[in-house]
Amino acid sequence: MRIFLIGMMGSGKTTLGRQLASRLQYAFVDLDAYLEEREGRSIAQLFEQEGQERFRELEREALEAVVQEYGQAVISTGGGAPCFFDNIGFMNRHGKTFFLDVPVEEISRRLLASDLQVRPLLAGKTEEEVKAFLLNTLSHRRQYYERAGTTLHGESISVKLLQQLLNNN
Ligand SMILES: Nc1ncnc2c1ncn2[C@@H]1O[C@H](COP(=O)(O)OP(=O)(O)O)[C@@H](O)[C@H]1O
Ligand SMILES: O=C(O)C1=C[C@@H](OP(=O)(O)O)[C@@H](O)[C@H](O)C1
Ligand SMILES: [Mg+2]
Repeated sequence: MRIFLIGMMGSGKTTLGRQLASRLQYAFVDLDAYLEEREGRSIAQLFEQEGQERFRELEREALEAVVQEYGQAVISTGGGAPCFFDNIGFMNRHGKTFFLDVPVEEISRRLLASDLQVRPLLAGKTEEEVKAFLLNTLSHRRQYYERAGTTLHGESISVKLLQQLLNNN
């Protein structure tokens, strides 16, 4: 089985995905890390050198490659991945999807405490700009995220809850 975690930057996809994979003894794939390895460049470099439009094409290709390569895995996607090329439909067809719906206030706190440079969409923004960007982006992306098979709400989504929901679905 493939399990896809989707949601905004900072919702904890990478962190929770790694924990869930370890519990289930599944392979763990972080789509950003997979793409970086495939292209031999960082996410920041790909944005800078290729632009966002090309980045989204490379991201889609990486998603298809992951599905080809792994029949059983926890796959943490990048925040924008479900919102381009019907990637959410593709993920729903190839596995179970979970939307980590963490409030924007919590996501902002986490991201502002982290290195903004590794997330090119946030790089160089002030605190107020980061908050406004996240609110604005989520209002557009929610329609895609809500197509996930299961949505988890909360400030702190535990791996235990994720595992329980997985067993019930
Ligand atoms: N449950 C949590 N509680 C507090 N901080 C968290 C939690 N999950 C992740 N973080 C922190 O938030 C930031 C983003 O987490 P990450 O897993 O990279 O999210 P995503 O992959 O969704 O962007 C990291 O600095 C991480 O340490
Ligand atoms: O929301 C986005 O568009 C992005 C999210 C990032 O992944 P995380 O959600 O893991 O931070 C990464 O793919 C890139 O910086 C773009
Ligand atoms: Mg991530």
